[in-house]
Amino acid sequence: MGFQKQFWRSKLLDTSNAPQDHASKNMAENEQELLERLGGPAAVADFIKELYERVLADPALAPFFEKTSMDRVRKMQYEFLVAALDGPVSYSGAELTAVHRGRGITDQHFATFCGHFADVLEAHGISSADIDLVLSRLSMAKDKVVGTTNTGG
Ligand code: HEM
Repeated sequence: MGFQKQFWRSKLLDTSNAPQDHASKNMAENEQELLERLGGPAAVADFIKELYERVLADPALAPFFEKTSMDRVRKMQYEFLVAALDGPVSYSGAELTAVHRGRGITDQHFATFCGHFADVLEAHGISSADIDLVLSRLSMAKDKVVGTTNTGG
C-alpha cells in the first residue's frame, strides 16, 4: 500500500503526466469495462461516501470543506466520476474551475485527495491496474481543481 500511495503522489505531482492516453478507442472501451469491474454506479456511490469520510478525517483536507454541504458534494462527485468513466449519468454540477478557484488547493492537496481515493479502492479489492485507470481519469480534472490564482483571493 505504501508503495502505491507514493507512486500516485509522485505521478500526480508530475504535470508531464498528460492525459494523452485517453484519445484512443481502446482506452474508452477499457474504461467502459472498468466501471463494470468497479461494481457499477452503485459501487462508485459507496466509494465516494468512503472517500469523503477519509477526507473529513484528514486534518490537511477537512478545513476546505468546513462550510460545504457534503450531501451535495457527494452527489456531484458521484455524477462527475460516473460520467468520467463513461457511465450512464450526466454531470449536473457547477463548472469545476469556478468551484475550486481561490480556495488555495495545491498539487499536494490534490495528490493527498487522490491518495485517499486510491486507498478506498484498494480496501475494496480493486486491482492496482484499475486503480491506476480510475486515477488517470481523475487526474484529467487536476488543472481545474488546482488553481494558478490561489493567492488572488
Ligand atoms: C479530481 C479531483 C476532484 C474532483 C473531480 C472534484 C469535483 C468536485 C465537484 C463535482 C464538486 C461539486 C460541485 C458543485 O457543487 O456543483 C466539488 C466541490 C468541492 N471541492 Fe472538489 N473535486 C476534486 C478535488 C478537490 C480537492 C483536492 C479539494 C480540496 C482539497 C476540493 C475541494 C472542494 C470543495 C471545498 C468543494 C465544495 C465547494 C462548496 O462548498 O460549494 N476538491 N468538487
